[in-house]
Amino acid sequence: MESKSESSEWGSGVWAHLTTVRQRSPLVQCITNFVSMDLVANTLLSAGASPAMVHSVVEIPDFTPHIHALCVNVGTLTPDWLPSMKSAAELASKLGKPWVLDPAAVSCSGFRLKSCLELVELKPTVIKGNGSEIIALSSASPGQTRVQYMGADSSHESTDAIEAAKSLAFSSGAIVAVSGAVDIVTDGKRVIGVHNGTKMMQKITATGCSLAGLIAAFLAVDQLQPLEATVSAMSVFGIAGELGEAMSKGPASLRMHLIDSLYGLDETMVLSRVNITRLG
Ligand SMILES: Nc1ncnc2c1ncn2[C@@H]1O[C@H](COP(=O)(O)OP(=O)(O)OP(=O)(O)O)[C@@H](O)[C@H]1O
Ligand SMILES: Cc1ncsc1CCO
Ligand SMILES: [Mg+2]
Repeated sequence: MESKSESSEWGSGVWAHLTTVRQRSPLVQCITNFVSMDLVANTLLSAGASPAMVHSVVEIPDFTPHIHALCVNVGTLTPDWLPSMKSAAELASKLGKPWVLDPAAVSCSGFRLKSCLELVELKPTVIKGNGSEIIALSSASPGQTRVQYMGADSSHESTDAIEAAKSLAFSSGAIVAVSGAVDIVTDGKRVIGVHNGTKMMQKITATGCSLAGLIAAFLAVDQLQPLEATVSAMSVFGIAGELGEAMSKGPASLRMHLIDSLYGLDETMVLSRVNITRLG
């Protein structure tokens, strides 16, 4: 259950992160899937960040040194795209810029799983997946029992992925974020639950991808506290979904109202709705 004092302790940090994103408008490079490009870019814009969908391998040496954060999402991966992702991730890590890996539909092929494991080697700041993605990626490490599932939607509850998330955080050094009914964030030791969001958000494709982009923007403004920045991004996105749903007739209008709500969030809305607890 939510503890009011716990949530109010987090609330001011969540609001401070959003305010800083709006003030600094971090430049976020997104190498994301074809399905999600529009929603990721619009989510970042309505949060106050500046998205750039720059994915050609020839542009990365010129462009990536200027970004504030990177988001890599393998949702429509092909062999042509992998070198761009690796090159941008490698450069971001080398230059100390935060980056997020979204292992979308990671276990739909051996190629995708191997690619994600190679990307994890390039030291993402945050790995954000749904429950099934985190369980599959975590279980692919040597010595573990491989768990497979098909498709981009989760067949697991996010809370079923807590141990997998902790283990992946421990082995990779990344913060691991699991989206779902309760968003989970862990550094391998602490486990935080973000209880914002609505079920209908699952019925809009690429909400998880957009969340990964938003996490990158929040990391850009608080590099020293990646766990806290990730928790804040997840709470803000969930609150925008809650406010959006109240004005919606279904998923299509929720998509529109979610973006409007994110754009219009004020301090009172954030502080009254933040619902964050420590789970472990
Ligand atoms: N059952 C639920 N109850 C409340 N909020 C939810 C629920 N499911 C999803 N959400 C919200 O939607 C956000 C996106 O989560 P989801 O797990 O659907 O992403 P995803 O599977 O990666 O999506 P996609 O692959 O389509 O981008 C979560 O962070 C949360 O705010
Ligand atoms: C539907 C879909 N297929 C590959 S990526 C994607 C977007 C949600 O992950
Ligand atoms: Mg996803």
